[in-house]
Amino acid sequence: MHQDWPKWLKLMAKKLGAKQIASAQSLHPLLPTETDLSEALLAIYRLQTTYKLKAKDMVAGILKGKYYSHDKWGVIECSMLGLFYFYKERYTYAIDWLKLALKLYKHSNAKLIKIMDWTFVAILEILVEATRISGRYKAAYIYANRTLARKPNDDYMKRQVEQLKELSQLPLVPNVERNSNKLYKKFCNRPYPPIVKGVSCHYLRSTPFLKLAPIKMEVLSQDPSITYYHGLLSDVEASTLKNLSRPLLHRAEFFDFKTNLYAMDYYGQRTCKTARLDDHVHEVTEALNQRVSHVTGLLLTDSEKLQIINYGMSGHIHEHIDASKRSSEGEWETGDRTATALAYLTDVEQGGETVFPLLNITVVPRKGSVMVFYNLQLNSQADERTLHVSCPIIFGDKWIATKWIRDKAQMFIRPCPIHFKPLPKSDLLPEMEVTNDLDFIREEDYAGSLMK
Ligand SMILES: O=C(O)CCC(=O)C(=O)O
Ligand SMILES: [Fe+2]
Repeated sequence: MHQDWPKWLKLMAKKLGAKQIASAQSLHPLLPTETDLSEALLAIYRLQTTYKLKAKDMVAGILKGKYYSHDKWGVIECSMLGLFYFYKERYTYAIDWLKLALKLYKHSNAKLIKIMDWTFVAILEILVEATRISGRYKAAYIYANRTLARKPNDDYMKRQVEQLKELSQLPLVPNVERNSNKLYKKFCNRPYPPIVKGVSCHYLRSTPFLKLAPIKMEVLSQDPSITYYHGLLSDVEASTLKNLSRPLLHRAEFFDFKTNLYAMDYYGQRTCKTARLDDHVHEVTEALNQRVSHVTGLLLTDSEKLQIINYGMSGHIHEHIDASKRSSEGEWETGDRTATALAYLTDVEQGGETVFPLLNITVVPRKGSVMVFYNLQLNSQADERTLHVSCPIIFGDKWIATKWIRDKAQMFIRPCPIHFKPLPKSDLLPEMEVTNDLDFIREEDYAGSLMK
């Protein structure tokens, strides 16, 4: 030992785990960022509040009645969501998540939870606040007592228990919670509307090309015109469009009029990725243009570049119209967006429908089908009845390709009759700010040379 001691000392002074720590640190840049975390929480929030999902189902991997196997969520996920909902002032959801966290506590890895600072009593404390603020005084009194039993010297909790003892004698009247006025939350979760009167299905054979290759069409609405054309793209063509766009995809942006800059859409109005494809980048983009022109009879001169959108889980677009009001001020020289041709490049396992709330129409994405709707009245004014949303994806992903067809080129194809009666100015949605998608588009995305 006399001789060994210095060696023991040297060994004891050695920093254990230094190599492992350095290697773990090198992975740090690849780890999710704060933005990733808050966006993931918002995505869960959007799904849960839109589809009224129960916390206990989500933990078990059940989304809207369907079981999807996944790593089960535990105390940390439930507490995190509880706290998130608490800050969002959605107390009913917060209480559900926090109660679930307590329930899962005894089945979980106690050491890990302690390292993450989610002690049982910390969860109880938030539950006291959530139940009290939301007017559930009896429950708050019970949780406050349970907290005090674990922290007998906590003066704040002692005062809470005293106050809540009295308040809990009052009848239960939970406070009214803040609710979202987003239309998609109301319309994405309803059962599919019954087939509306006037809807018809037939083969379209209106041009020599279509006589040889008739297209199956479903008229979803006569006025405003919304038609679903089936089998317009093959599976291979749909995959080609996806592959062409992959290297160009970027987070949806919007034009911030306050700063006059394009900014990331952290406001969560469009949670998806987008890219633009040139008309002549591939024979498939050319073929799609040609087929859209055949079925609509419209001229695609000066139409916008094809926009590809990819939505992941919970990805959505909130309510908007595609037309711009700016065209009437003469700003868009190629005219406004007469029509939208929206090609679905994938089926979606659950969610992701295109819904027209004011028309009671729900369109289920069908790979290879193209939905065409007219955004403008014959006098080129926006038709606000075409307000639409893309519902949050519950499971799977969704890809679409959108062609916006501009108005000036349709001058002789879609003329305005002399005695045309425009729709009365809409007061359908007085409380809602109707946004339009032109705000989200970069100028260089326009094909029209007149724009420059
Ligand atoms: O994805 C959808 O169903 C709708 C997309 C849309 O409305 C748009 O890009 O303007
Ligand atoms: Fe749209």
